[in-house]
Amino acid sequence: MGIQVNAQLGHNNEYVHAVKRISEITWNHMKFPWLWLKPIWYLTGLGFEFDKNVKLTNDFVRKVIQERKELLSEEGESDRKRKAFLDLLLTIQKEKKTLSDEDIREEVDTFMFEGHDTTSSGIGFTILWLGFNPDCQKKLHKELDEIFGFASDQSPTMDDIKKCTYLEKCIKESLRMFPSVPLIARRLSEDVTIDHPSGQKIVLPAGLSACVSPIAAARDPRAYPDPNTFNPDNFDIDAIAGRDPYAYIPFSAGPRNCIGQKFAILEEKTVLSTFFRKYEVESLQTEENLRPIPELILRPYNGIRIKIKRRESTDYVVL
Ligand code: HEM
Repeated sequence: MGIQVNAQLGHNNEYVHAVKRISEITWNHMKFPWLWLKPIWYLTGLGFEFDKNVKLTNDFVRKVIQERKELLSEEGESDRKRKAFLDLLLTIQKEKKTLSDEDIREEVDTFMFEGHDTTSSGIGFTILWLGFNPDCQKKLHKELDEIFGFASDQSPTMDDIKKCTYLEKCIKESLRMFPSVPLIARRLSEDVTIDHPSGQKIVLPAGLSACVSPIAAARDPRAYPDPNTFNPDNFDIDAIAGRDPYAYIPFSAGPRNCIGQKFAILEEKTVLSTFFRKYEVESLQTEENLRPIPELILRPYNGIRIKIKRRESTDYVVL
């Protein structure tokens, strides 16, 4: 968005806390049907807390938009080729007069909500899976050493990121094992007929709310020979070509799929290539006692328990 929230330095805590509570309360609302009754929703206090936090986040984003607008008009028309997303929206508003301030706020909210927890869940789980799989981690270190040199500090360029092909496979495999968005919901606009394994046809009537589970699709043994084992080779070109594309839908599919998927992979590759250049991780828990919690965004029940070690120069892969 072109602004610094500095959430990890403890700034704007109120906004960060409000976003967290909105997600938690929304999840409870989805889970417990009695909360759909307005009197119960408000009597439990959740309704009031939800409204308060929505107002807080809306006011925060409105303020950011206002400040950005003022800055842009002070600076004059920026001739920067690559504008931040918010600046793009403000430019469209100014030139085409099609977007109101509230339209812009809604777009900013969507991107902020969809774009932060999803990637951090993806990054966290990739680190965890590589902790469980030292052989894959070794392969990754080798790739990074070849591209960047041992424990290099240099920022990755787009070219470097493109070369991190094994890292990309690890990220995609981690999203297959634990997709950040555990549930995709749609209301059917027309009757849908599906085949049941018994040979019967099942009609799902229009108006029904249907949930699709990316994790169930991704653990289908018809698509993956050993579906419960972490194996980045599942993303070799040949393996992808021979597979039903709907067996891998962490970014959903169809016209309302994730608009940020390329950006998300780029972001994860940037963070993880920087991290794994210098560090190695060892998992302090076993795969068996890892319990991911399907909230709005999938997260580990008990955090990600790993030991982080600075890599020794003896680990360096000499070219
Ligand atoms: C690993 C990271 C990510 C995952 C797994 C992910 C997954 C998804 C999924 C499953 C949907 C569809 C939700 C639905 O249909 O109900 C979605 C939608 C969306 N995502 Fe992502 N996302 C990620 C990162 C991002 C990022 C970084 C951005 C923005 C920079 C973003 C922006 C969006 C937007 C705007 C939508 C709504 C698209 C629409 O409704 O047309 N996502 N994402």
